[in-house]
Amino acid sequence: MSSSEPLLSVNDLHVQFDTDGGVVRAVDGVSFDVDRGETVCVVGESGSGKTVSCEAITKIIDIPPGRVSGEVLFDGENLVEANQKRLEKVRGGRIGHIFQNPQGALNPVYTVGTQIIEAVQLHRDVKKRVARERAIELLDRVGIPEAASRVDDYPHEFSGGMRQRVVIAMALAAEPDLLIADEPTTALDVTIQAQILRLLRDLQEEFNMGIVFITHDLGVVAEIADRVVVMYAGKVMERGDVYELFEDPAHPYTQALLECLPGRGDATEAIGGSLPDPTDPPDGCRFNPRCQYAIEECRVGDQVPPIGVDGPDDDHCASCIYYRDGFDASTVRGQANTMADTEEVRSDGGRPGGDAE
Ligand SMILES: Nc1ncnc2c1ncn2[C@@H]1O[C@H](COP(=O)(O)OP(=O)(O)OP(=O)(O)O)[C@@H](O)[C@H]1O
Ligand code: NI
Repeated sequence: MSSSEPLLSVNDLHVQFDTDGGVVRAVDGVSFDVDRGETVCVVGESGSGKTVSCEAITKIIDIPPGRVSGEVLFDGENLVEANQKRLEKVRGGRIGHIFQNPQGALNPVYTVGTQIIEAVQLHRDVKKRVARERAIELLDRVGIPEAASRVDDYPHEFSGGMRQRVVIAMALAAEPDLLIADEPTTALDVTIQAQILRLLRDLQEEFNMGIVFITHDLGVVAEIADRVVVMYAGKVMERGDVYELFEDPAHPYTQALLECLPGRGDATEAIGGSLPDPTDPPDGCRFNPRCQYAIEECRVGDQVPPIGVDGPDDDHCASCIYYRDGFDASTVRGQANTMADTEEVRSDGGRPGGDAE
């Protein structure tokens, strides 16, 4: 594999669930890449398909009722086609996962040491004594004080923040090339959250890991992302470098999301309306019923595929018809300036994300 290939390349990924209420199209043609040493943040409102997209990478999805199609190239191997045995080897091996709730990741009846040792031995043929040394090293590395004695403690003997560090140590036990972190700091208080983010960044540098980081906190995105994928109703609305995306959000949905930034308000409230029914999404752009710029062309056919914002070769892409030839992108792009003005007003005491009537 040439090193210029991305570490992970997700192409036209689909995940559907057969339910009594119909077919839920949780992930509906999602594409994005992750390079080594890079952090890609996946953002979007609750229910937009962030978790399912990332679970589909190593297929930790119940099949049935789920169905996965498309392509997930990990170091050149299509994991969508991989068998169960192969996937089990990849999970917790070259691809580590950290979930929102650290409780679920740790077994309460075993010491954290036992669990990390097991994770180490699963992927490395080493004696228990060596694996135990490695477990202590890892606990120390993630910032657990007195790791040599804490290794024999049970999960409940750790605070929430310390437990999440243990989970990170476990995810790192096999020195993964890719770490998938699904809202790993949401349950933690702000100070601990900042420490964990710093820790992940340090570890990333040390191991040259690619990280997929799911969050709906744009403050976190600004802090850790190199690139951002904005999801809405199972589709990618916008993708790009974090700086460009914050400075010059191209899709009206991203613009609306960013308007919630200063107060970190609930996007669903601030934007008005709600996510479409996942069993019966609207035609055209999934966001059109809530979009102030929506025209007739936005309400028909399928979501337009990502279009380079500043020309066909631009990595900054938006799935918005206004970026098509023959449409006037300035109609939607003017919004960025208006937003800067709004934010100035807000910092003078306005109510960010307040109820719009
Ligand atoms: N096992 C399942 N069966 C049916 N529908 C499911 C299943 N798992 C997820 N879904 C649906 O898929 C859609 C996407 O869910 P997902 O958990 O990926 O959203 P999310 O963006 O991660 O949201 P949150 O921010 O709340 O974590 C939702 O409509 C959800 O109800
Ligand atoms: Ni989620």
